[in-house]
Amino acid sequence: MATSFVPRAIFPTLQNLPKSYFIGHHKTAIQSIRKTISTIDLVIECRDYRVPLTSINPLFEQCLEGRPRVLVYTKRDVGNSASIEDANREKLLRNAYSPSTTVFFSDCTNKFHVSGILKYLKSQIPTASSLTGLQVLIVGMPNVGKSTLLNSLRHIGVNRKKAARTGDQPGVTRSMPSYVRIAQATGNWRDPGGVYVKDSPGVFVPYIPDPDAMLKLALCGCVKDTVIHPVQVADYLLYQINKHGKHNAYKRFCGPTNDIMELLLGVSKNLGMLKKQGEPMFEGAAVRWLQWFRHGRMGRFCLDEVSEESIREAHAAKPFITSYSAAKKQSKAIRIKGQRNITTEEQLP
Ligand SMILES: Nc1nc2c(ncn2[C@@H]2O[C@H](COP(=O)(O)OP(=O)(O)OP(=O)(O)O)[C@@H](O)[C@H]2O)c(=O)[nH]1
Repeated sequence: MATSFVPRAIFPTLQNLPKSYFIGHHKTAIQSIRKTISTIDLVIECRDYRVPLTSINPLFEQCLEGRPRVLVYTKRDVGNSASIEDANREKLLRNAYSPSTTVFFSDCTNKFHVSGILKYLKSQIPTASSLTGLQVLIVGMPNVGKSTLLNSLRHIGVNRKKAARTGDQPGVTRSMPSYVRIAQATGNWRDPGGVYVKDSPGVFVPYIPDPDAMLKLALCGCVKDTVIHPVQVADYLLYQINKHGKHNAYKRFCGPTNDIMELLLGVSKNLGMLKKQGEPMFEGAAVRWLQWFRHGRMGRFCLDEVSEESIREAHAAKPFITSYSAAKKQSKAIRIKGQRNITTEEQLP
């Protein structure tokens, strides 16, 4: 008799997982953003649609404070399956910021979606602080689609080709380029200069103590594929797919399973990824399986659980940490303090 498949209820904690991907150019980028911010009229912050809460970077919360902001949840096309759940989640996220922040859920390669953002930017021209036009800065975590958005805005706004390099791995933009015009001035006295946008390198969170959050970001491509072993990330993807009941997405490789090796064996056989001795190439198969997910071919779903409570928690003031070493020092201090408290309690009569 066939038994029904039971997905894993929890994902095992991986002890060897890195707790950061905050590298040199991220630190330089945040310093440059801090220097530039006083000249900026509006900030576009990009977050990945599939991790709307995990891709919040407290560094931006701190250094953009008070600036008018547009939030763009990118890659909607690979995270939204047009379900009621999706609509409710978008409503919750929109309400969490409105009316002070304008929120868009976009596919940055879609003309219709990007036109809406462009229209909004043009409507903000009268708020520009200089006669040269509205100056906009795009920020966000690595690989969320900042440069893609800039190119699309430019293409639709002034019909010019790509101004920024894009790629499917994080870290393609390494320095702050100059402004790019995305809308011409109309000549109206209220609009003497048009709209200019500046891209910025993606900046990672300095310290992520939660392994689940690190895996989610790796899965969405915010972390370079060489930082965490692809089989570990692939296993996390399998856990998420099963959790969302989307195991039909991999039915051509194997039946419903919680065993990543069984799945990767199916993928490598299907693609003919075999070594000379006929051994499967597990690592290569894992990379391909991750790429399919990132292109929306392994089910479209959101990895974060979004509720009023989780939104509140994600925005709760956390200790501000600017570097990985500072984070390590702080967690050590908390650990020692905790141990002292236990000892004191034990000494009580
Ligand atoms: N499906 C889909 N793919 C997107 C979207 N936006 C960007 N991409 C893809 O995501 C990848 C990363 O895009 P980039 O624009 O290079 O990302 P970035 O944020 O500038 O990356 P960094 O250089 O790390 O700062 C590219 O392969 C894009 O084609 C989107 O809305 N939908």
